[in-house]
Amino acid sequence: MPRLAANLSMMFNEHAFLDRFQAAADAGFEAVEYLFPYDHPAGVIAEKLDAAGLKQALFNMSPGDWATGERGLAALPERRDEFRDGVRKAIDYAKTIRSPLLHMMAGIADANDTAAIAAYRDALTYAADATAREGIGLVIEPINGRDMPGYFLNDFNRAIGFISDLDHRNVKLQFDVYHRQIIHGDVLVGLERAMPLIGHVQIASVPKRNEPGTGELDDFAIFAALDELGYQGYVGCEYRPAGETVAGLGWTRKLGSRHAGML
Ligand SMILES: O=C(O)[C@@H](O)C(=O)CO
Ligand SMILES: [Mg+2]
Repeated sequence: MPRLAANLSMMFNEHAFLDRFQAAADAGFEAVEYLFPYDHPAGVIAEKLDAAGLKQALFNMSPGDWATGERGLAALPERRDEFRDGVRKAIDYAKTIRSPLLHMMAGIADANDTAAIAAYRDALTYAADATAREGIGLVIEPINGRDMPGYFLNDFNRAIGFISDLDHRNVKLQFDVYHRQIIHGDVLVGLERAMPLIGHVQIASVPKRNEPGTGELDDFAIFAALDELGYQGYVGCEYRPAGETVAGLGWTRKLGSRHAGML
């Protein structure tokens, strides 16, 4: 059965960010992920994780100025120094909160622009080497252009191409089922083919990005496929609850005994 990580950027928004850790543990989660921890000292987050008995699954490197629409710096040649500062800061946080994975966001840039492609490759190499030195894995995630217009890494095949070309054992794919379905469909075949390269999985219903089991896909067939394919990592529950978070957790009971303790 899959190991679930609550995504605290989307779930448990009934609580202030630092209170979401205990809320997730109380609801039966063993791990958490979220977009960014940088509004809080790493030590404070580590205390929240420890107090709640939670593991950290993953978080993202700095995206630049999120409030003004920036979505990562890796493909922006003129932001190379800032990108590298962000890598070092993310690694410092990851060491303190014991995150095994970091997600490198690409940024808003023309996917066919040669300068953006060169910057992205350079950033990937830099981040792969820096994280590998610390024993932290690096993942990249294709994101659909409806939710994030203009995002550089908007195609799973391109992401796999970048990973294969780099041939660095520390770089893997973040396979978000929601984005996969919107960009390409063919989720089960996509999972099977990419499995050797997959470092992290996330799930939500399509198209509303709510609880699994409430959209156009058979999300439980996807969970079963992950088991059959031998996926060992966490599945990040990166969905916006349709109502109150805990009230919407009934879907976890369909995953079997491992989640029997969940509300
Ligand atoms: O799918 C997503 O949106 C996230 O996993 C992310 O990291 C960027 O928003
Ligand atoms: Mg995602």
